[in-house]
Amino acid sequence: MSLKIQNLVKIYGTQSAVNNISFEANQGEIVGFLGPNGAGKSTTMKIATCYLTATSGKVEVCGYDVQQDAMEVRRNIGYLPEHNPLYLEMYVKEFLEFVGGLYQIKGQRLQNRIAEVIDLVGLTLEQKKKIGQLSKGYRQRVGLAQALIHDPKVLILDEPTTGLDPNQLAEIRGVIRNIGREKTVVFSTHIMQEVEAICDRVVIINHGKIVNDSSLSVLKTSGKTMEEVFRNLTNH
Ligand SMILES: Nc1ncnc2c1ncn2[C@@H]1O[C@H](COP(=O)(O)OP(=O)(O)OP(=O)(O)O)[C@@H](O)[C@H]1O
Repeated sequence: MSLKIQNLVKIYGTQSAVNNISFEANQGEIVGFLGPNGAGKSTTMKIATCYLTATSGKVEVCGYDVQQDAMEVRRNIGYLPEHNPLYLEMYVKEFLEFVGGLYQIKGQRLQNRIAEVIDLVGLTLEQKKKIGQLSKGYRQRVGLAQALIHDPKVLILDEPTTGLDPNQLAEIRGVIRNIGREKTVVFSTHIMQEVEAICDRVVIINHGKIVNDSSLSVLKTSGKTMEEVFRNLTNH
């Protein structure tokens, strides 16, 4: 099991954000993690990537516990946060060298890996620019590249396609689909077409609780559109 979440609870002060959720994701699987605004998606993703600690419950990444083996978890997981924080003054390659260095990747190995991820995410034409000069779609690609630089087994993407034009959207979806062939990908989105286009499984969370965990093919047999399924499960 690449990602295993068991009875996860997160309470911020008096605000309950995640209320006893459990789900798993396996290698070669693309899991859409859906829910209305404020449902608890980003909170769950931040706990799985060691950016936040849980109030209770357990999260394992490739068998490593996020609380006890945070270093191993970080080696095995790549994360594109919702607002994709980047150093705008840095050049694309300079930034990827910096991130690779944080993972102790050095020398020729680092240069080779940077070339690979630039190719993988479709940054070849823009690779010589400063990040601040890039359009939103290309900044998202830099975010994806930094999440992939250490070749993690599990990839967590928080709304990776928000605000992209239809061309960029299609391309980034293609990149995610390719990555999902060999890695475990969990990504959040509010775009229901995207779920139908790339997910194998759909986990829906509402008010911090899981209200659906099933394969896309099973959901489709209901004869309802993804949008109808989503609204029926979360509109209360
Ligand atoms: N740092 C924080 N302090 C207090 N409450 C928080 C904090 N971060 C999130 N919350 C609250 O926790 C709940 C879950 O938020 P979260 O960001 O996980 O939702 P989300 O499903 O990712 O939403 P969106 O789709 O809008 O990104 C919300 O009610 C939010 O206001």
